[in-house]
Amino acid sequence: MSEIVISDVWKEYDEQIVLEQISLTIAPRAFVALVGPSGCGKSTFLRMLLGDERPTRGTITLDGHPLPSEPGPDRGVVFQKYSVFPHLTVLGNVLLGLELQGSSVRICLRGEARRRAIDTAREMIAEVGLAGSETKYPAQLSGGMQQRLALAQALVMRPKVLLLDEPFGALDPGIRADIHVLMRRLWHETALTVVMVTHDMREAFTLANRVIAFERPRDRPEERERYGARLSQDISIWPARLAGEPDPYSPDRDGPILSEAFSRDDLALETVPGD
Ligand SMILES: Nc1ncnc2c1ncn2[C@@H]1O[C@H](COP(=O)(O)OP(=O)(O)OP(=O)(O)O)[C@@H](O)[C@H]1O
Repeated sequence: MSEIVISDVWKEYDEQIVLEQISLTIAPRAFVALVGPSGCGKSTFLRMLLGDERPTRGTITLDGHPLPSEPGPDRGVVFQKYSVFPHLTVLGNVLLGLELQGSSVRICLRGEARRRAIDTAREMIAEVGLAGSETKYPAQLSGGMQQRLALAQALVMRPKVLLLDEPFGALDPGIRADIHVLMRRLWHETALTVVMVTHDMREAFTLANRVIAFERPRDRPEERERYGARLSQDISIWPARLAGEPDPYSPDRDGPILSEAFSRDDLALETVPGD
């Protein structure tokens, strides 16, 4: 279970209202894509789900409990950049969370506990397709590999909720398509609720099962400080895309939508007889 309930949440910075009246229930194992114009508060919203920011008004609960005011292991996060530690190897990056979690007194795990943590980290590294790169440093990896590493680092802690802030925005299209395949598999195979901020509508509709848009209803320059963004669209993907169930309408790679959405017979209807 990992239901997130957001009730009448507002976020203000000094005089500026960034978000207002946000009420939303995110079901366990949902994959929500959050879209909207630049500056409308998407990252701020994500940071509130992470516990990095507090709502000015309203409440956010996770499984019926108020969200802790600090980020915790139940919520993993991947940003577009700077999610991994440049001075640690791939294995060191994935191991770090496990070491910190398992050692409230000592800095490092030792003996059997450390061996178990290394095995867990290696499994996670293989899961995201980085087996063989354990001793490399982030600077020796491509952008796509670094984001796979960031996913492994977040997922090794077995979070209930994965928060993604434009995680694939800097990747070129081929690499992005590959990592979409990975992301979809992780969502299907892991008991995760995902909330992803993206500017890419195609990415939103390819990966998510619900697309939510924030927009400022009043956006004249003199109104911007006094009115925040609200939830303006809430679209459930049809036919329903459910975690753990095959999705016949969604290509495994981000191929042309037409080739997946219509069969050859449908397309044949479009051709002129005798052509
Ligand atoms: N810590 C902060 N202090 C003051 N203002 C902030 C802070 N964080 C964000 N803001 C303001 O909140 C507004 C929303 O910012 P946010 O980064 O959440 O938007 P966004 O929708 O994610 O934008 P983008 O799509 O460009 O990344 C902006 O006007 C920003 O300047």
